[in-house]
Amino acid sequence: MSSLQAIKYSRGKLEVLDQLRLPHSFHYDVVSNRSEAFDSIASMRVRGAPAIAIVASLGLAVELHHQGLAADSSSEAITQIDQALDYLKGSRPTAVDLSNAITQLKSRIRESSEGTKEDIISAFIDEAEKIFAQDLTTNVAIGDSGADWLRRNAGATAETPVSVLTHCNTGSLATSGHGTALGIIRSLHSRGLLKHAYCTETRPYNQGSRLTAFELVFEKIPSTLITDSMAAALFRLQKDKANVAAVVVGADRVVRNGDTANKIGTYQLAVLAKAHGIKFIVAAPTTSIDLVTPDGSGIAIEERKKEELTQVTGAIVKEDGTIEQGSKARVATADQRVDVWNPAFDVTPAEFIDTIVTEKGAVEKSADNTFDFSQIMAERWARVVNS
Ligand SMILES: CSC[C@H]1O[C@H](OP(=O)(O)O)[C@H](O)[C@@H]1O
Repeated sequence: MSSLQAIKYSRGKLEVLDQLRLPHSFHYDVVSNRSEAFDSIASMRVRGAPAIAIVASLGLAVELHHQGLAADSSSEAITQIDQALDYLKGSRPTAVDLSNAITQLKSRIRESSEGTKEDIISAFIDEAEKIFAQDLTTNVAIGDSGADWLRRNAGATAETPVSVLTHCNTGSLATSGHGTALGIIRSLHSRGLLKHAYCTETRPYNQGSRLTAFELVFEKIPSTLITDSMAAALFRLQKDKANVAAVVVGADRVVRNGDTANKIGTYQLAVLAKAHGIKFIVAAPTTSIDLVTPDGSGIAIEERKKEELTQVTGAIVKEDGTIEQGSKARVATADQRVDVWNPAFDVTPAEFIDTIVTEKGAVEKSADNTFDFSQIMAERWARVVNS
């Protein structure tokens, strides 16, 4: 089953699919250095917590492959790479995969600190490529664990396939492939356990209508697009027809107690799911888990510019069927004086989450209604929490 590819990489060459043009046209940007990687991420031409970390890591790897470093010593080389990574960290603040990848890359190059400058560059490139390769394996494992959890806890069987709802885009366009929450939907579908997938349009960037719907249709997965405001009606008025068994979402940052930052609109879906007795599942690789931050109150929420809400970037489909890319339809007061609040994420408290599915399995809630990652992340837990 071929999924859409957000990222194409071979040593020395990185191409990143411009997701602002989807689903109307396919254009890959060539990303050759840290500033082009930063701009691709900050502009949201590439987005999705894992994809952000991968593009930042590989963008710097390509720069180092071609340009090397103007350092006169290994320690200076490490300092210059640290500075480049700290610059890339500022591209988007909420998703933790990027800072976890930066920690991993900084640690790896220090293992080569006794070597030459070239040894340090080679170690960096190898580690960046490992981050890219590992992500696909991780997502397939999340898909399998999530499908297993739904079989055990939501009655998903070949005879009684389940309907699920997902929010935003967590598929191949947010990762190196297969996806996280959408990876669970792919795994359900491939096992014959999926009746129907509902996806929300996910205003204001429309990751759902432009990206998730595109991935689902591309792979002929039975699906229906709804607006964000239709979720409650779907759960209540369509109970006999849709009978949604679970809401399955991704994560930008899961903190130590399980509180989860994800696309704006996720929290209200969690409240609605609870009110309707529907399971609420977070799909997140351990690279999206932040053990340093104790609970959701410590998560910085990115706020984006007002035009991303007052204007809709799309394409005009002409009478003859040709498409004119890049139109901006204004959907708010013409004079733009209206105040806009445009947080890109919100935080869902652990109490509203039934399970957090990682590549190491589905983590269940403790008696105190929080999550405990000390078993599946023992090494990092000891280093971060017990230090
Ligand atoms: C596996 S992607 C995780 C997460 O990232 C998305 O945010 P954005 O599109 O702004 O990068 C969304 O919150 C997904 O759930």
